[in-house]
Amino acid sequence: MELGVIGLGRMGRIVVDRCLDGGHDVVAFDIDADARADAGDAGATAVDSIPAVADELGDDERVWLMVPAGDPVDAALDELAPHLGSEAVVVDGGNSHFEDSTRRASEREFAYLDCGTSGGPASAENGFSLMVGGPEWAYDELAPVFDAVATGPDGHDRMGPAGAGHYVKMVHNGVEYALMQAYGEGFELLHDGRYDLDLEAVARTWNNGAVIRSWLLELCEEAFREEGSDLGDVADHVAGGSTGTWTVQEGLEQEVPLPLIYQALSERFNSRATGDGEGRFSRRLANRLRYGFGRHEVARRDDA
Ligand SMILES: NC(=O)C1=CN([C@@H]2O[C@H](COP(=O)(O)OP(=O)(O)OC[C@H]3O[C@@H](n4cnc5c(N)ncnc54)[C@H](O)[C@@H]3O)[C@@H](O)[C@H]2O)C=CC1
Ligand SMILES: O=C(CO)[C@H](O)[C@H](O)COP(=O)(O)O
Repeated sequence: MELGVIGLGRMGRIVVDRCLDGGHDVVAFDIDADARADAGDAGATAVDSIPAVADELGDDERVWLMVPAGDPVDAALDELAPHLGSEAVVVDGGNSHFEDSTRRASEREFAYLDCGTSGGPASAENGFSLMVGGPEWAYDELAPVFDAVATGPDGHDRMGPAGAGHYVKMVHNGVEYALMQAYGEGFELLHDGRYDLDLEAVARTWNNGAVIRSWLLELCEEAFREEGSDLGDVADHVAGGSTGTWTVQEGLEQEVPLPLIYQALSERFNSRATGDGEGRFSRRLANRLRYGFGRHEVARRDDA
């Protein structure tokens, strides 16, 4: 299959590489010229505008957007739409709000798939988990691409109609916040508690057979190995928050109590309001974990 990929940052570039590895042809564009050149070196056909992506594709117009959520998605769609036929399929693999996705799907002539993408840049080698919403025929049509970008056929599924993919990803992120908070609190007690513990050894032991083993816990182990048991100069400043905010808003709307997710989100907000960089260990671990899975910048004490 031939796929256009728009947005060649941390995530989009992995879409490109995994599609090329899977035997697909890729037409690639980013507003950043270096990113375009790198994708060209990797084997994609790099073009210098969004219309050129559509023009370069054959009759089967399949495009994957991996740009920041919000206005950049609408801007890319506005540029792309006049160059696509009604049989085209566009995938938005970013963290868009599900209501933006349902709006976009209804505004466009072509098929629109909202695709929640989990795994982050650290999943380049093994592939992502993909949660897709939109028309079934379009999902089936893109299945070979999803097979390549995900861990394989079991790493993607259609969650339901337009919006369902990004809805499921929003809730996934809420769970992610709460899990990070739970690990953070446990390690904070171990760090501040009665024994002088090697937290990398604790995490490694837990990751081998314990009830609470997980990938996030493997990332805790990695963080302690790379930063030390006291997390070195990692600051108590936790960035991000949009998807967790949406999850809490949706919980209020649906009258589903989400105290853990709300508390985890509040910890992030507090870390920014009060953080002097020296504060709570749980927040410092959450800050470092965001680098582990998402390659998000780590706030260090000097710049907290
Ligand atoms: N980093 C992560 O762990 C994850 C990120 N996501 C989502 O994936 C999307 C992309 O994230 P990242 O790759 O991490 O961001 P990034 O900042 O690394 O890359 C975004 C790329 O889009 C390009 N871009 C921006 N506007 C553009 C436009 N109009 N046309 C073409 N290119 C444009 C930028 O130049 C940049 O190269 C976001 O929605 C993000 O929330 C989803 C899952 C995990
Ligand atoms: O979707 C993701 C992981 O699943 C991204 O890494 C996202 O940025 C995480 O959310 P936040 O930036 O609010 O921590």
